[in-house]
Parts: sequence; C-alpha cells; structure tokens
Amino acid sequence: MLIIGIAGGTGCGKTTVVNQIVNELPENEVCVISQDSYYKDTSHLTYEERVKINFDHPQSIDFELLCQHLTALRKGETIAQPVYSFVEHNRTSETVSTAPSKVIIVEGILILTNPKIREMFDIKIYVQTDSDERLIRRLKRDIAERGRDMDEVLDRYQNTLKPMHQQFIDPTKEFADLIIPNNNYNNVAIDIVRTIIKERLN
Ligand SMILES: Nc1ncnc2c1ncn2[C@@H]1O[C@H](COP(=O)(O)OP(=O)(O)O)[C@@H](O)[C@H]1O
Ligand SMILES: O=c1ccn([C@@H]2O[C@H](COP(=O)(O)O)[C@@H](O)[C@H]2O)c(=O)[nH]1
Repeated sequence: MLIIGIAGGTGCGKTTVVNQIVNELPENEVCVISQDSYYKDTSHLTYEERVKINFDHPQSIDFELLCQHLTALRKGETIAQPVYSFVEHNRTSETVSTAPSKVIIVEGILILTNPKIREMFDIKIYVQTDSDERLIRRLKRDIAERGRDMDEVLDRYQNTLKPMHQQFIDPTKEFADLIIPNNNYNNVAIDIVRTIIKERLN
C-alpha cells in the first residue's frame, strides 16, 4: 500500500490535482480521503456559533479519527468516511464506505501539521500557489459552490485564513518530498506523480 499526503493552502488546487492524478487510474486501485471529512462534529452548536469556528486551525480537525481510519485501511479494513457540508459548516449524518486500495491519497490544508499523520505518508506533496491567486480562486469557488458571499470570504481571509496559513500551513512545506508549483495547471508534475503510482500498481 502507498499512502500519499497532498497539502497546500486553500485554493492552491489540491482537489483539482488529486482529480487529475486519479482520473486515468483504475478506480478500485486508488481511494481518496479528504481532510474536510474530518472536521470535528459540531452538531451541539448552533449555525451562528459554527460560523465563528476557526476552520484553518489544526484544532478544528479530528486527527484522532483520521488516524484511526488510516490505520484501519492499512490493515485492510473498510471505513465509514464522514461526509462534510460546507453550507452547514458541519458533518452530515451520512458516511461513504471507503474500501482499502493499493494507493490512498489524503488531501487537506492541515494534514502535514500532525506528526502522527505525517509519519503515515510514504510520499508527502505540497501544492504551492501564490496567495493572491489562491484568494481569487477561493472567492470564485466559495461563492459558486459553498454558499458564501464576497464579504464573508474576504472577512474570513483577513481574520483567519491568512494568519493561519502563515502560522501553520506554509511552514509544513519543509516536510514535503515534492513541491508542485501550481499557479498554472502543471501537467508535468501530474504525470510524474501518476508514473510513481503506476509503478506501484504494476
Ligand atoms: N492550476 C489552476 N489554475 C486555475 N484554476 C485552478 C487551478 N487549480 C484549481 N483551480 C480552480 O481553483 C479553485 C480551487 O481549486 P481546488 O482544487 O478546489 O483547491 P483546494 O482543494 O486546494 O482548495 C477551483 O475552482 C478550481 O477549479
Ligand atoms: O465549515 C467549513 C469548513 C472549512 N471551511 C474552509 O475550507 C477550507 C479548506 O478547504 P479547501 O478545499 O482546502 O479550500 C479552509 O480554509 C476553511 O476556511 C469553511 O469555509 N467552512
């Protein structure tokens, strides 16, 4: 089994990179775990209280559950991956049954901040995109797909995203085996990662 961790600031293109990598690979050989599925369950809070959570701080993530799930997958067990709702800012009651596979890709802004999770990765990748480009992408995506408006995205960017990125996310670059520059679509880097995975699948 090969476990690949893909980190990088919000909007850097992690999800897009993962989709590009996975696209041409056999479906049953690769599974994807998103850190977003492991935001802590905050059902005991009201929506107004949940909106105020700092979702860019490592404490917002249930790393214990993520660690349990990765350990289970490594042992060949199927897990029930939680499904997160960005609109509700909360875990839903649904889960997705995720079976172990030869390659597991874990992606998320904070996955390299946790030493136990970091140790589980065979390859650590950091997707690097300039902050202005990330902000533009995040604005467009969150308005189109996550039910936000411009003021909300910009307030969150100034108050939490930027300081948390500087304090927690950007420093994890030093743990990466590979840094993928992603201001533009980087097909060469995608091909390299795909080649590494294909070698493992053969
Ligand atoms: N290299 C790129 N160039 C331009 N837009 C991109 C690029 N990569 C991703 N995007 C777009 O930027 C937005 C954020 O990308 P996404 O993959 O969701 O980032 P992340 O998962 O890191 O937050 C999406 O709307 C996506 O289509
Ligand atoms: O309820 C939530 C939980 C998280 N966020 C924001 O999402 C990003 C992480 O997702 P990416 O796909 O990597 O962008 C993080 O910056 C949180 O601020 C949210 O808005 N609401």
